[in-house]
Amino acid sequence: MTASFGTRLDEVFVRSGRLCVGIDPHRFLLEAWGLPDTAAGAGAFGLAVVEAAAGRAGIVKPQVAFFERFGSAGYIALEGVLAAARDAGLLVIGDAKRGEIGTSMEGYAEAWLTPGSPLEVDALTVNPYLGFGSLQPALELAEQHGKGVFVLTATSNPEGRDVQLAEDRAGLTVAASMLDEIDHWNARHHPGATGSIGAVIGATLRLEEFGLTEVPPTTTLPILAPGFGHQGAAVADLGSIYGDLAPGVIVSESRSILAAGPSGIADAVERSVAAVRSARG
Ligand SMILES: O=c1ccn([C@@H]2O[C@H](COP(=O)(O)O)[C@@H](O)[C@H]2O)c(=O)[nH]1
Repeated sequence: MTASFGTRLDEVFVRSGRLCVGIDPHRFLLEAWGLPDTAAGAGAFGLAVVEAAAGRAGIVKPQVAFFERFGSAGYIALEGVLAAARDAGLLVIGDAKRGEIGTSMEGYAEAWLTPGSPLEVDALTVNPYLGFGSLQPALELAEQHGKGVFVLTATSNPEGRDVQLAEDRAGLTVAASMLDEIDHWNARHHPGATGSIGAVIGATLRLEEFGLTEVPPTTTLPILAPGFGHQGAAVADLGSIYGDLAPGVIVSESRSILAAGPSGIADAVERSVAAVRSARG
């Protein structure tokens, strides 16, 4: 039987820690790394990050946007990076933020969450703002194949507040209602265990403001936490930022690690892994 994503995540946490190294081939980083701003450059960058992360960290998160800008050649480069990461035993979170309806959502889910697909990842970020129910095909396929899904809940960008802080008649914020939906799904599918569906909650936010501290999860909920490092949140504050949600937090860092360049990235990954470990005590 296939192990669930939650079980696989628990194992990664124990074996390799909670750091997730972002693979974000920004134009300025490619230049700083001495690589061309092309699909081949993005691919070489991604493979070098995978090599640095392998055996040091447990999780990587390629940002699909930085590959997609090169069209089909960028996707070929991305496929190579995904395959290398999975071969290296890293857990791969595809940051594609997909959101659609009905059979179109099914198409995205098949592309990213089907074993053997060229774009296969271990977990995918998805956008629930077409309604949480629109995610059903992705959630079901993920459960079927031991994959994970991270639902944008409260994002680290300031513009997200307009939507995510809106309240329903009962005074629950949109963000809190997403967290509630995720927790219900996990409680139904993985009672008492780490869920396979997680939330994206930015480390730059005050969770109380979004009402996220008022919905204590009934299972350990995976939290993909961007906003550390370059965006300003400090790993040492992980416990105070996330409170009850801290046990499920995956610390995502991209530019703060990638800025170390090709010769410094392995050390930068090691330093970040150690910082995350000591933040957890
Ligand atoms: O709320 C969100 C959701 C996703 N992201 C993504 O995470 C990385 C962050 O990069 P840094 O260089 O560590 O700031 C990037 O790929 C974002 O698209 C996010 O920042 N916030």
